[in-house]
Amino acid sequence: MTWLVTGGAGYIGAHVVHALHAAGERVVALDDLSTGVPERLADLEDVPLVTGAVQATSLVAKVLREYEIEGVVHIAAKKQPAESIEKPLFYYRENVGGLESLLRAMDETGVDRLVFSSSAATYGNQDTDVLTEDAVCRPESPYGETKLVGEWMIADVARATGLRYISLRYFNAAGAARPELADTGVFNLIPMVFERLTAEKPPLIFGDDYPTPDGTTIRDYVHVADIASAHVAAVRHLASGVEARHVLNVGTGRGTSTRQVVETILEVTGRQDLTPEVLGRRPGDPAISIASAERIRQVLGWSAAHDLRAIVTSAWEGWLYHHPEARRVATTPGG
Ligand SMILES: O=c1ccn([C@@H]2O[C@H](COP(=O)(O)OP(=O)(O)O[C@H]3O[C@H](CO)[C@H](O)[C@H](O)[C@H]3O)[C@@H](O)[C@H]2O)c(=O)[nH]1
Repeated sequence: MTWLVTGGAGYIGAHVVHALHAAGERVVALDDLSTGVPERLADLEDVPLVTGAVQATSLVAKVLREYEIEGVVHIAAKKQPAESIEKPLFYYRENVGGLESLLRAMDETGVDRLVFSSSAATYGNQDTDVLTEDAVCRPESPYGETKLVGEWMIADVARATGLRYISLRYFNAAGAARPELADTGVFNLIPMVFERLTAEKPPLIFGDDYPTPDGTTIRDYVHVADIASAHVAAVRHLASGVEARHVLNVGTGRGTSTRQVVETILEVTGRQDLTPEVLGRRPGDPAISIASAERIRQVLGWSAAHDLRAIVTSAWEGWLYHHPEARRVATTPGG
């Protein structure tokens, strides 16, 4: 089977393309290169990279036909909650409009298998700490809303057409399988702390008065290499021909506090001389967000293999690759 990976030149997309390729799958990547970087796929000579947007329905249909694609892994999307509050229509156009276009192209060409990148942002603030897929979702941002609408759109299409799908709700993706594949955006805790260290400033912690053991927020950090292996498992499951209509969390089932992440970063970079600066809470941040990892274990037999230290070490190697000037601030370059 040949799989199309949309957003294949992005941070998560490129990890998925490499993992599928290493697992022996035939892969075609599609990316509009708005944030994707073609070099991430440069060493994969037998993986064509088509430059184009998922909104271009006829282009996508042509790619599906020409490469005899039998399944799609749809990762192309905008993913910054804060930006989505400023630009809701942009997020609806990119994430909801993009998916609608892709589903139309798939319907036209008879492609009936889909893995969809959803997010823990669909949950929003919940009363429980460990989130199961049956929770009633209350997204806090247009970004989370577009991911939830995407899940609904896919479920509706599946009811009408028999589409087989697995929607994967990623928790906090971080780390890199190889430095070249690292996230180049600075929108999440780990790269934001690296940016502070590079500027010779102490890390910031947004709030230490949450109802948690150390007062800081708790998240479920999952190594992007594990997220990629979850896609390999999802693709194999869909390829086996079984009926599949699943929404699955992709997380470790373990929570780590912001303070613990910051301390691990200071250890890995050898900067334990620095004291994090505590600011007020960032609006909209839930206190605790931890995946229940039960359902994905049962359905796909998948569980995460990497711990927080592996995440932070690999993320730091990626940061140094993209920001060589940061070497001067670390006492243990490379961790
Ligand atoms: O310099 C910083 C940066 C972040 N934080 C805190 O660290 C925690 C994690 O923040 P991130 O921005 O890394 O991640 P979020 O949990 O806020 O959101 C991420 O995970 C969500 C799913 O859980 C969504 O997928 C979302 O798109 C993605 O950015 C938050 O409490 C945040 O306030 C700090 O204390 N200091």
